[in-house]
Amino acid sequence: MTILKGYTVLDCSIAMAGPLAAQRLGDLGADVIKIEPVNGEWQRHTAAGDAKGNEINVSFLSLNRNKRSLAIDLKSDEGHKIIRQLVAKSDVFIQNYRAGVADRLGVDYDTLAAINPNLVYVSMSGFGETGPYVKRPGQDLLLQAMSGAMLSAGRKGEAPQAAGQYLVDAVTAYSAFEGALAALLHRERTGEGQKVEVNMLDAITTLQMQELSVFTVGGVPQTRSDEPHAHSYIRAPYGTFKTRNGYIAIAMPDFDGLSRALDAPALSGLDVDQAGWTDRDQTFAMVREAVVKFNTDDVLKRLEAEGVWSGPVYSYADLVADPQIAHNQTFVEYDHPTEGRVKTPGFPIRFGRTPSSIRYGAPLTGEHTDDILKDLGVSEQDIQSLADTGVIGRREK
Ligand SMILES: CC(C)(COP(=O)(O)OP(=O)(O)OC[C@H]1O[C@@H](n2cnc3c(N)ncnc32)[C@H](O)[C@@H]1OP(=O)(O)O)[C@@H](O)C(=O)NCCC(=O)NCCSC(=O)C(=O)O
Repeated sequence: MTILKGYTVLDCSIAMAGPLAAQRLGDLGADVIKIEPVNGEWQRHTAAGDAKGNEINVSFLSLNRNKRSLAIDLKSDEGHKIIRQLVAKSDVFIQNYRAGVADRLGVDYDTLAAINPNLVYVSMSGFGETGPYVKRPGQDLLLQAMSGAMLSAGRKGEAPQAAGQYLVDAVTAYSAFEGALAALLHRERTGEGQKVEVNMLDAITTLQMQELSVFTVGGVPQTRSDEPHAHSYIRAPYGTFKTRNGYIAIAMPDFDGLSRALDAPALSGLDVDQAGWTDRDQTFAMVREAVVKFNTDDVLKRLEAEGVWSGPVYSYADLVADPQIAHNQTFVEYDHPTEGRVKTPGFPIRFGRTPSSIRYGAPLTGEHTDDILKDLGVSEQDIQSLADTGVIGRREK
């Protein structure tokens, strides 16, 4: 038994933030119906890293498992009628359209709540549904840049750089997932549905809870150092260091442990505040000079033996091969009808009684249009005529 078995989610979202939130609900067992334009959702046509699959690109594949696809033109009257029927029997609706689009398509909260007042309606935007930036596109890189996150990493004098992941999309997805679940819990208790709003700017801002509070409470501005990832609010030598054959990460300023592990007497007895804050660039230089004399494996063993918080800097290949990842079963593998054997990151929460499940992989455009319409009582003949007039897309059998 999965937690959300029996719940229906209508996922009208595009790209990453919305689809990932809906996928999480699907992983918990909900029947997620992906409502996409007749020619397929945006992400089907644009893939991270140009990662092409056979019929489904890897980006789409990784964000849309456990969903059924209904390809439908929401701008048509017939299409809209079908959506209204689906809304009447659904629990959650998710959209992350650009401002104004939900109104244009007639799937705004007021319209859908009039059909189903118990609906949990999750609306995701870039900056908020109102306010000065309402018309701007909500895009990960732009939000990483604007949120101050970029200036918390990298060296003084270097151009700001984004994280190597769609961090803002991901944290916005998790906020939407949390919001949907909390609203469902409220609905279980009271019977009330409601609108749940999430935006990318607030999601990435609140992700930086500690870092921003250093500024807003402590009054300490962001200051970049000569070392990468040397946040002004974390004591040296928190960062990455070159070894003879690679890189390692060191987290805490345990100078006696570092001194013993690195055969570096100069580090012994240093004051954590003086060396960690005041003399931070000098401290980094000392640790850098010491670490580079060792091979990665050797220095990590030495640091571990001294209890210094340290670890390897992995590539994705290293990560995927890691024994703890294998032990945790972090990735899921399954056979996909068109893509073959698929391995992607799974669902990260383990429930003692109600495990998540991967029931099927990402659908082809319109793969389940017929099934979903038949469930609504639409006849074969009407389905054919909707297809002939371009209102729906179906998978060619
Ligand atoms: C990502 C966006 C910038 C993309 O903007 P757009 O290209 O304008 O896409 P939109 O989805 O908003 O809408 C495009 C048009 O498709 C139409 N549309 C959409 N679905 C349908 C269906 N089923 N039928 C008919 N028409 C449809 C819709 O009415 C719009 O047309 P018209 O009515 O004629 O206008 C924006 O959606 C956005 O800011 N979203 C909120 C923030 C967010 O979640 N961003 C995702 C980040 S992920 C990411 O990719 C990243 O960060 O990188």
